[in-house]
Amino acid sequence: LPDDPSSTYEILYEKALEAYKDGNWFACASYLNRSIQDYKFYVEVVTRCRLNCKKSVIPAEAVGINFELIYYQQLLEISDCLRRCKKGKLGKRPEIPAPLVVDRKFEDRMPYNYLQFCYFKLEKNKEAVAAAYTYFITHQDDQRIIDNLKYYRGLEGVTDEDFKDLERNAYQNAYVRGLHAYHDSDWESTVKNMEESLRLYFEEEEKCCAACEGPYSHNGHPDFVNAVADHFLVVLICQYKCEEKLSVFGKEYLPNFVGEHFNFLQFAYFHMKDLDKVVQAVATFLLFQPDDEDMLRNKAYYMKEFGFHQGHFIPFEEAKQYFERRKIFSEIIDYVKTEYALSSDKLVDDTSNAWTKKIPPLKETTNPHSNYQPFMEYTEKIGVTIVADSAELNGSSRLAADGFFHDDHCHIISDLIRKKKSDSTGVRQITIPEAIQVVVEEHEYEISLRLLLRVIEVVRLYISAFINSTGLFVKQARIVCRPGDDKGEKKQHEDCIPQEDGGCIKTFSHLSDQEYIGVAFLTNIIDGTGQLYFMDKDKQIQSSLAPKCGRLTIFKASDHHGVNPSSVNERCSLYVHLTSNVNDDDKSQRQVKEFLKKMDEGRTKQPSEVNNTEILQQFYDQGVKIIQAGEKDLLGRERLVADGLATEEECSRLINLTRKGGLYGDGYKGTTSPHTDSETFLGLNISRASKLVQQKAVSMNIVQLALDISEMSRLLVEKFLNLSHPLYFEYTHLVCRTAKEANEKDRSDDLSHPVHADNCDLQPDGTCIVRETSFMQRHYSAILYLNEDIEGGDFFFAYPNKSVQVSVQPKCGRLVGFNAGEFHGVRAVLKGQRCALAMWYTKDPSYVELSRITAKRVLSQMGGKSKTTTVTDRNQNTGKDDEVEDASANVVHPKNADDQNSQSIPASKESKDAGAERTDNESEVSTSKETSSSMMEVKSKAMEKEEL
Ligand SMILES: O=C(O)CCC(=O)C(=O)O
Ligand SMILES: [Fe+2]
Repeated sequence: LPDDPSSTYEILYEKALEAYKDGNWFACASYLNRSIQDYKFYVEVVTRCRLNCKKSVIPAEAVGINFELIYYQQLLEISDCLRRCKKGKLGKRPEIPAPLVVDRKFEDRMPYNYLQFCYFKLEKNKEAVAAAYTYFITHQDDQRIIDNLKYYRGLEGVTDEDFKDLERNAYQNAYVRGLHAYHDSDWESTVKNMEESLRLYFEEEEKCCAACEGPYSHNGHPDFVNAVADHFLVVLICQYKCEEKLSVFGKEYLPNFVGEHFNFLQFAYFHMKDLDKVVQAVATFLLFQPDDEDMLRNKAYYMKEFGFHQGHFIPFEEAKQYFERRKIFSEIIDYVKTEYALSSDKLVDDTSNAWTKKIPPLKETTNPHSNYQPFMEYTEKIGVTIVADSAELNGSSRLAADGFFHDDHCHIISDLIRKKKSDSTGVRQITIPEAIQVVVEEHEYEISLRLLLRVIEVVRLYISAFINSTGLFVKQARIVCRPGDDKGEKKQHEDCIPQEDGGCIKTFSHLSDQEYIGVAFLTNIIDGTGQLYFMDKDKQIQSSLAPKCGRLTIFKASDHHGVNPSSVNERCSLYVHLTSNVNDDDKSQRQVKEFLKKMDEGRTKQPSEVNNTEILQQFYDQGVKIIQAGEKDLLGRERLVADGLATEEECSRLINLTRKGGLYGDGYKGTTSPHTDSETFLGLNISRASKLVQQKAVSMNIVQLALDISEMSRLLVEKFLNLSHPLYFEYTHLVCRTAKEANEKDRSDDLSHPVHADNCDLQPDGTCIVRETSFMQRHYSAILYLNEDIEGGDFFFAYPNKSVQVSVQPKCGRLVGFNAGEFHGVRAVLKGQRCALAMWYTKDPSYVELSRITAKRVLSQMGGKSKTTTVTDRNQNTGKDDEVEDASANVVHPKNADDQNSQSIPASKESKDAGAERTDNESEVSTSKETSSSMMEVKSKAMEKEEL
């Protein structure tokens, strides 16, 4: 099997050598042959992938030209040049770059904090003031430095001029001078300084981009192309952020900084009667803000009054190039956000609920390896892959592995900490008892707590197995979120090394090496920041790992480690401290288990307490009809058929959704015809549906409809069957089975879905056994049909010997519900496409369908409704808005890094206003009010001029 992880060539080879040692010649030969075969297969597949991927991207007519070789030849030359240049200029300096933490301290102006004090001690007051002021610019809420500045102001000989920002860039000075000149109506100086500012800015931006082309630490052993692409991406994201970084004056962010120059310039050129440049400046401004109404009006005015026409409005070349380069950046980043990052999980089907597989318990054993193997097999099954071992991480008992859980899990677990405020250092954290409290207050977080408990348990068992222990204990576990760089973590880093447990330490105290730490990342950080790193005794960085949701890193509690700040988004991880000492067990796991058990018990009703008449009446009032039910009609107690759960319009919208977003395959193994060769199978699950909404490939209303209708169906099954325990969704799947055209086969015995039960494996003797692979957590099933214009395709309940008991014909709005243990099947679909919404429900909340929670989150984030549907709410979701908005609305914009409360740049009114009142609208095309008003001023002044 190509993807069978237990028979790869290296494992087969190992087995062959074992057989060889044991003198088992037959096995030896057989393993060696299989191993050789698999090796050939593997090499063939990988090389083909490499070739085909290139060919699929590079157009055939360009292949012969070999741009690639030319590019890499140039790259080799640049590389050679770079090495020699550095060597020549830096001489004997060690090649190893300084740890990121140090670089960040410089970027954050930390040295000036010390410098001011040293100057003060040296009684060099003027220098002390400048250093203090420079530090203050990036630490404006640091009370200590504010006090110092006040104190300095009172010192003899200190004047206003001494309060200068030593790190302010030349272009910033020019810009500020330009603003002053503009205010004084000194047009010549405005032009001179604004042009100067632009020229220096472009230089500075080029340098900033070059600074981004630094080293990158890869995880694992990527392919050449993947390695180049990943490194490129990190550089690109860094370069894209240059504009944002350079648009910050002190702590203040100036939106559309580059474009704004041309606003002032067009006005100054106008006054200097340089009309050719006026139109160029207008064209350039509109490049950055094409919808700016005031500038468009200015343009119309210039056209009307001075006879310019469209062709005259040519932007300045350098600004145009800059703009176009950034446009490409943004397109690539957009692609990465919507496609590239998703492409890896497009390949894996995230529907198989692999994660809910039973965790093998650890056995008390004297053979330390006996737990390791089954546990590693389990983790392999749920998709865990090791990315770096102890040797690669330069330590002992270290490991990093990916795939313990997925994005859904990360979001849902992180929900527990969502409302937690940060402490004085900007860090947010939550312990297990606090997490329980969150659920006590808001029951909706129960699933999050269940997941958290499960993740901690998997981490505990995995680490125990990894270090060959029969079971470590949890000494402490917590979720820790560190703020992104722009959210003020900076001040914490003065002299200490941030730790994964939320603290920040100056020295490493000696910790027992019988204790272990597991860090399970809950955030993806793709720009190369926020790593967890290991250090040797001399604080040299040995290795580092990028945060990635589902990645677990294991190390000894005594290992020196640190956390790099993330550059933008908050960085969350689950920190689990394990010990071999039972007395150190924090008992929180038991506490959570008991708490959850009580919650569950609280929901189960006595049969006498169940009274569903009112809800059922509401269903009937809404036109839902029970057609057949129970032993009498359907030959089984827990069986029902109801009509009227969806209107024709709703059915066709759901069919559209499936056709538009479905993937060929059953959603489990990806085979296009899983049950019969004569049909294809198209499936769409909620997880994919919500991703499609995010990508604006389908509208959110239609996904909301799928959620609402399935929720109604669930409620009806639970209420009609008088269940004493609530049902939860386990899996929701839109499916269409299509008869292949021009099918020659005789299908009289064929079935679209063979007779089966949904939670056990039906045996030839009519018994049904529960295996690890059967979905035993599925307690009830329901299928809502969406159309009847097909031939064949009847659903039927069956006897254990597989013969038909009762048939049900599909029809839009018809629901079949039953206990998942009932035997059933589907007759062959002979003509047409048979679509349905299949649902499985569970009584066990640990198996809740996580992607439903994610989907609801996605929809509410995008402005959808947040409330759950009730029976009487139906028919509110109409198809009017199914059309998706223009996909181009999805462009990525840079994040603005300003601070609402920041102080203004001294003596620059425009900048202050523009910065302080900026709204959160990140769209490039919107103009802030302030800009508009200054533009109004420009326009009215232009008119005045004309009147004169
Ligand atoms: O589509 C149907 O009618 C039944 C499908 C089914 O039984 C299943 O997918 O397990
Ligand atoms: Fe089934």
